[in-house]
Amino acid sequence: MSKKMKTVGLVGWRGMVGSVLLQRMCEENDFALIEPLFFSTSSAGAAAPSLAKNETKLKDAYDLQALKQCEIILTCQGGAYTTEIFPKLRAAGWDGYWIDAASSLRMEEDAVIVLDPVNAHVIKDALGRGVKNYIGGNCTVSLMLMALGGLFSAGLVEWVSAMTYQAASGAGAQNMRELLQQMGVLYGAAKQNLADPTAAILEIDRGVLAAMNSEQMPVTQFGAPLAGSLLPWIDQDLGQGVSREEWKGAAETNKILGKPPLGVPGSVPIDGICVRIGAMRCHAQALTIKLTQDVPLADIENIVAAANDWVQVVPNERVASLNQLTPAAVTGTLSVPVGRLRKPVLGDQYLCAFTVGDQLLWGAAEPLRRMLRILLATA
Ligand SMILES: NC(=O)C1=CN([C@@H]2O[C@H](COP(=O)(O)OP(=O)(O)OC[C@H]3O[C@@H](n4cnc5c(N)ncnc54)[C@H](OP(=O)(O)O)[C@@H]3O)[C@@H](O)[C@H]2O)C=CC1
Ligand SMILES: N[C@@H](CC(=O)OP(=O)(O)O)C(=O)O
Repeated sequence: MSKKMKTVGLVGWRGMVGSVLLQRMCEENDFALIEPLFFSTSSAGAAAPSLAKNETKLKDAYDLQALKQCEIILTCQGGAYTTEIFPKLRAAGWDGYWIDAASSLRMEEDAVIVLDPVNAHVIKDALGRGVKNYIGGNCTVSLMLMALGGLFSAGLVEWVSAMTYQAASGAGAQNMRELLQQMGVLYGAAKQNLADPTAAILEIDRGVLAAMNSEQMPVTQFGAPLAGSLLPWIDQDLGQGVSREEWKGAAETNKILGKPPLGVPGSVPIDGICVRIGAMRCHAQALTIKLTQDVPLADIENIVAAANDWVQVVPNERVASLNQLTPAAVTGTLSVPVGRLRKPVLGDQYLCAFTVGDQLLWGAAEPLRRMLRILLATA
């Protein structure tokens, strides 16, 4: 007898992360395995997307009774929604599986941060213990672990310094639009002089800088110019000079790996400066790693490359780096290239690396989609 399909509530499917999720679910034929219920915070009663099966109208994402019909809820709606609805739903007796992109529940004791190519053992153990909350990790952390998971699982990482270059998409769809508008303003300021090959470059530069700092420059989303510049602070100020994005590095990495929290023996210290740059949707990071022992570079490359199906070691050469290790090359793909691998002058027990990844795929949607598949296969 065939198994009844699980009812899966999809919330936040219309947003940027949700759209990437739906695209991936279609590519992997996930809808053939579920009975989807589409929810909305704004348009309950309107037509659901064509992927809907029996229920073709959008359900109200604030309707606890409707949500309680789902055995699994997968939300990309954001932290405010999770904070409001999740406790009410649990208090109302809902016992289903909650899969979430937002950070709100990540550090809760009864929640697991999911990144199964790296922590399948942690997920399996949690399922065995009856854990019901499975939360996607921070994009930068997930991408770092997809890239260097091999070194962590081989016990080769003593500490990591992670200096990030984070794309506009991490701040949201409106921010991607604003970045492009800012680029347009800068181009507009230079356009006339650019058409004249004899125009003085410092004249062009003066015009661009004046536009960048003028009222013409749209900064509502970012609060400052990003195009032609960068923003060395991401997320809230936690005090003592640390941003929340930087705090997540050690907090989430250790939790994902099933290690104790920072400061407790057995944890791995990770820290760095998180910076927003003018890329659209690929995060990059420059890593300095203190190894637990001196391992030859060729062995390191093999360990890194063997960790999962998506990591790719890029030869530490100029042409390969420029062709394969950039947001332009990686955007829209699941591949996570790691390059610039070399031993720095600090000593042979240190390693430099540079990695790039699409922050909407492995950084957000893909770990959630795969967690859904794990639940469908096991729960
Ligand atoms: N952006 C990122 O890189 C990452 C985000 N996350 C998490 O995912 C959450 C969602 O992020 P993101 O997808 O960027 O958020 P979006 O702002 O793109 O979408 C969130 C919701 O806004 C509503 N919405 C209102 N107007 C529109 C519109 N014009 N187009 C589409 N949706 C609209 C939709 O809800 P409705 O259909 O109910 O109206 C949608 O589900 C974040 O809050 C964060 O917690 C996690 C990792 C990375
Ligand atoms: N904060 C990340 C994106 C994000 O949504 O992170 P988190 O899921 O940890 O809130 C960025 O700005 O690039």
